[in-house]
Amino acid sequence: MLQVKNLHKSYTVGKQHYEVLKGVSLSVEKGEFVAVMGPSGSGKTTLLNCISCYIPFQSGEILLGGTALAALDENALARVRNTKLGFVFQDFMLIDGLTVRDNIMLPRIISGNTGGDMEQIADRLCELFGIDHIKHKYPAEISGGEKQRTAVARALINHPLVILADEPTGNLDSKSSRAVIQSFEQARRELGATIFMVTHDSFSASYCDRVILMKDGVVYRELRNVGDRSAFQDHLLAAIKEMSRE
Ligand SMILES: Nc1ncnc2c1ncn2[C@@H]1O[C@H](COP(=O)(O)OP(=O)(O)OP(=O)(O)O)[C@@H](O)[C@H]1O
Repeated sequence: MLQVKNLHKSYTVGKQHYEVLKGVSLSVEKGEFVAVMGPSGSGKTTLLNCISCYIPFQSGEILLGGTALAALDENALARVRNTKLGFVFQDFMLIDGLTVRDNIMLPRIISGNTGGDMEQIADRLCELFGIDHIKHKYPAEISGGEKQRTAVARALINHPLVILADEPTGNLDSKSSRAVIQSFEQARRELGATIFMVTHDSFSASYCDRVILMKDGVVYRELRNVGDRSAFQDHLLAAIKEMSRE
């Protein structure tokens, strides 16, 4: 569903070039829930921004559902962003003046796809994520966990190929974090969603099928979850500790 091949990205500040991604290769299968972890500055957000079509990259390839992003012009990239990707951000990014239900429908409205089933799908997502009772409220009237579950529903309304989540539990307490991660699990299980998440939180990452560890702009190691969440979290913490010693 998502393939990144030998991706290089550098930033230019004044006359200096800083190489941030130094040949990143990874792939995410349909229906997989994958996390990226790594120290601050290792290039996680830069990688996510390249996949999100927000920033250009120098070389390498990103294939989304078989389409090479580098070959697309600005208009085509904007279409990919609106129709093929779903986004969940650390600070929710909900529109204050819209209700929960209207926030969820917004990507459909933006992409001009306001066909007959839009409202039913929004209502179904509200039920699925336990936010049906607050769907007529405004963001200021709901909790952080409810805001993020609204954002997960919004990310799914267009049936995206991949949901990209940047620190989705970064502003939440552990109970709300758990509810949000369970929303992702549910989206994967019941809707076949594919999720690619950047996180610093080993608890959230321990719910994933696979965790990719990044260090200094390259993939350092990948770890696969074989079933026991708590054992996987311990395994992750040990691998992160080992990575920081090297
Ligand atoms: N627009 C930019 N211009 C110049 N340098 C940048 C820019 N954005 C990021 N960087 C640099 O690129 C490096 C990687 O940044 P990035 O945000 O991708 O790391 P990260 O792994 O997501 O870090 P964190 O965990 O702290 O969010 C950092 O050294 C950062 O200072």
